[in-house]
Amino acid sequence: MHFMQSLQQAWQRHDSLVCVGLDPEPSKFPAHLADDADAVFTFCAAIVDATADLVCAFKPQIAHFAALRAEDALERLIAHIHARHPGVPVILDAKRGDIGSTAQHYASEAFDRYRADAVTLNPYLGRDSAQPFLDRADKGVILLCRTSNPGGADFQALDCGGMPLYLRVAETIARDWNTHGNCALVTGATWPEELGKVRGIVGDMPLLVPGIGAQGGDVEAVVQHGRTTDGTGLMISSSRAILYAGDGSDFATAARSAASTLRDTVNRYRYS
Ligand SMILES: O=c1ccn([C@@H]2O[C@H](COP(=O)(O)O)[C@@H](O)[C@H]2O)c(=O)[nH]1
Repeated sequence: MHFMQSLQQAWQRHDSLVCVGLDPEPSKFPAHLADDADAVFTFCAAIVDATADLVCAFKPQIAHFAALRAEDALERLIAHIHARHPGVPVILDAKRGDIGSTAQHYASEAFDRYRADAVTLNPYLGRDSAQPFLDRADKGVILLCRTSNPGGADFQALDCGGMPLYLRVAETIARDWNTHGNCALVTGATWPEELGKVRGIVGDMPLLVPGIGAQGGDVEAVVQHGRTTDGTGLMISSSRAILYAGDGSDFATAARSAASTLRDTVNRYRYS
């Protein structure tokens, strides 16, 4: 199924705009996993199984696996999500961006090796760097627009012909790159007013919104500035605040509780 269809169905089926980020950090794992040689998979799969009915997507961050030489665990984790929780889309957060010939391999890595439904990209190298991803019409291409980090404005806020660069990025992608309707944008929860300006430019295009929880983003402001007229349009992503909500043998239950609370909070503002 196409990423955009899966996302829309997951929004409705699970009544949720919450995306759980999968950023394994073994130093934060519960003690009982210390002797587990496959702890990265065990931990992430338990989180997935505990939260899958509460989310619109999962977002594994590739560096968290690669730094641990755990790419194999990432492959198995995505296969596990597809097998056990069909219809819940997987966004590979890889922030790729390179010349076209190399980008072909990055697209194949994300979609053929890992079997992700969508991938994050850095648009800095321009259209040809994104083309191998855009051509995969059934896959989501989620481009950095206004990132959540403190230094995001260093370049993204620079004037670009009368508007900040991040709005120029939003405008260009919505107008020129989205020919297959498979584009989305990353807009951080830490800048809700900018997020609202992006929404004003891109219509109903989905926005991936990291920065809730550990980075202190304001859920109410995100929902008010970012929801579409039908009350969807957002993938509000939280990693650490959900993954490490508990540090005991009941970590998955604690994660479920944190995800459920976030979903309810989002829905309170979404429907008010
Ligand atoms: O602008 C961006 C783009 C991506 N991220 C990623 O999202 C998560 C956030 O983790 P939290 O623990 O919820 O803060 C992480 O994987 C980042 O690489 C982002 O934070 N901001």
